[in-house]
Amino acid sequence: MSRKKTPKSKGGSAPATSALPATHGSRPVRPGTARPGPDAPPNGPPQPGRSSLGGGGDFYDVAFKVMLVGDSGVGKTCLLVRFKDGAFLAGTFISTVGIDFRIWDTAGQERFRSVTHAYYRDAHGVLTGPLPPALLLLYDITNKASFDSIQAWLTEIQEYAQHDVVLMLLGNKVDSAQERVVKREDGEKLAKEYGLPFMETSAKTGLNVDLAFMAIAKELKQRCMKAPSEPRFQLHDYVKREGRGASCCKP
Ligand SMILES: Nc1nc2c(ncn2[C@@H]2O[C@H](COP(=O)(O)OP(=O)(O)OP(=O)(O)O)[C@@H](O)[C@H]2O)c(=O)[nH]1
Ligand SMILES: [Mg+2]
Repeated sequence: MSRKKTPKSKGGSAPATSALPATHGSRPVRPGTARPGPDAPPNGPPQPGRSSLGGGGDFYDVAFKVMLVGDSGVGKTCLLVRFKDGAFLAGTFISTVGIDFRIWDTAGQERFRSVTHAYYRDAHGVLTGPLPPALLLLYDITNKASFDSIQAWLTEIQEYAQHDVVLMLLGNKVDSAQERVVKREDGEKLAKEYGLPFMETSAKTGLNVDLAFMAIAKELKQRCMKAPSEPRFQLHDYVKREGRGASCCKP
């Protein structure tokens, strides 16, 4: 992962890498930034047992890779930018082309699918060693076709991703209530059918965006660091408990 900003390229799936600060709670550092937050330790010299991401001198106990997948235009890049920068990419839609290495952003358009396949396969090996990667699978609640594609995406994920991948279904653009064509219940039903945690999100308002990344961060962290005596983190329950509805005022 490079932290240098590169010009935004054009493109459908967006991998990102997150890291958990070593000792200060479980809040994930936003992908592509890896800066210490106010309560995170300053980056110092390498410490035993810690890994450096991208050779940039930031040290973490745990780093993991997150890929955002789904049809072109569902908002993968915007979700990532919202999480990383707290901003919304309004205006002209610039589709991701190939891979943007700044944030490991890849394209979801059909013609770039082979690139995405390669990323599934290598998703756990490049940066994070044996940790399973996480996938956020998005559809756009204002675009029925993107919802109908979810089953095909799941088939692809089954084929190419690790069997123990952490997977969550997100219905994005929930701020666009007037244009909604996919009911929340339909998203919930599909998620239940496949045993996936589910939330509706908005990259525009930020609704549930941090929560989605936080939830997978918690799940991944407990998978690799949980002491046998600790209770298991319940991803489904956490998402249900913490997720906010679209009608709520606060993101
Ligand atoms: N209203 C609204 N618009 C959004 C939201 N997220 C993304 N958009 C808009 O949807 C369009 C597509 O967003 P992108 O994030 O580029 O879509 P993508 O999934 O990365 O598309 P590809 O790179 O082609 O795979 C842009 O015009 C965004 O401004 C959202 O939460 N709400
Ligand atoms: Mg994109």
